[in-house]
Amino acid sequence: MAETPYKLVLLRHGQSDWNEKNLFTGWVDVPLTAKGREEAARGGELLAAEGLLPDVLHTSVLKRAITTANLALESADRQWIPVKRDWRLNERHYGALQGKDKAQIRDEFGEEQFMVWRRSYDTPPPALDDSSEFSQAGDPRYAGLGEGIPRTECLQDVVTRLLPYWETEIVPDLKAGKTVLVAAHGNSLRALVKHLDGISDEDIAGVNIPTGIPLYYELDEHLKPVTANGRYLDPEAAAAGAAAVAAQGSAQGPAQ
Ligand SMILES: O=C(O)[C@@H](CO)OP(=O)(O)O
Repeated sequence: MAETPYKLVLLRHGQSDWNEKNLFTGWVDVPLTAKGREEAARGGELLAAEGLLPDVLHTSVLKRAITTANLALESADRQWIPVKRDWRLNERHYGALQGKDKAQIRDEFGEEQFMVWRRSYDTPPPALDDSSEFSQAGDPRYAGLGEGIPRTECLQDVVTRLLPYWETEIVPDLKAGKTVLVAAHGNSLRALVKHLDGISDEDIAGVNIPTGIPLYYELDEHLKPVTANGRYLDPEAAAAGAAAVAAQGSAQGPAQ
């Protein structure tokens, strides 16, 4: 077993097409915007400047996380490291909200319902019908899930599917002394941060993860953060980015 602290870097993908358009995205496999690609490359520069060079990469199976990781590793000159991809790192499945405009949903259903669907711990949006153009039923990358493929998820569902992956795939890499990069999504990373920092079901509603800025955790032998909430490698940009995510769908909210 390697010496502690274990080194874990979490990276939310850079701005995607649908972040820019302010649409609920979930499992829809949208690409990065030009800004998102720049954010990703800069994320890698921040890692290199800090001397935090990943030894292994874990990503979701969605291209916005995969491309972000590729661009970040290119700027950190670490393109050669081994990679594991798994659907359990995917964004939360947003059910029938996938493809819908956030501001329109807020106007149609009201602020309270909008926030319940967006940030409550245990209330999923209505399920997405398999016939929808935004459904993933029938997508070959999820063939192994069979009928178990999600049609909607709340954050609790994400915690439930993510933690076994954390325990069996990520923790062994950390314990082997590897610097681990996890490139994933706003809500799958909120699920992981909730677990690491022991954040309550209520308080996690107020946690938002900005795009493209590495969040660095040092973990002790019990896999508890040495510093609560970790450390963003660019704290100012992270605070602004998190505020922009929080404001999405509000009257003043900039798309980000
Ligand atoms: O649409 C989504 O999939 C997520 C992340 O972009 O949105 P939200 O921050 O509203 O959970």
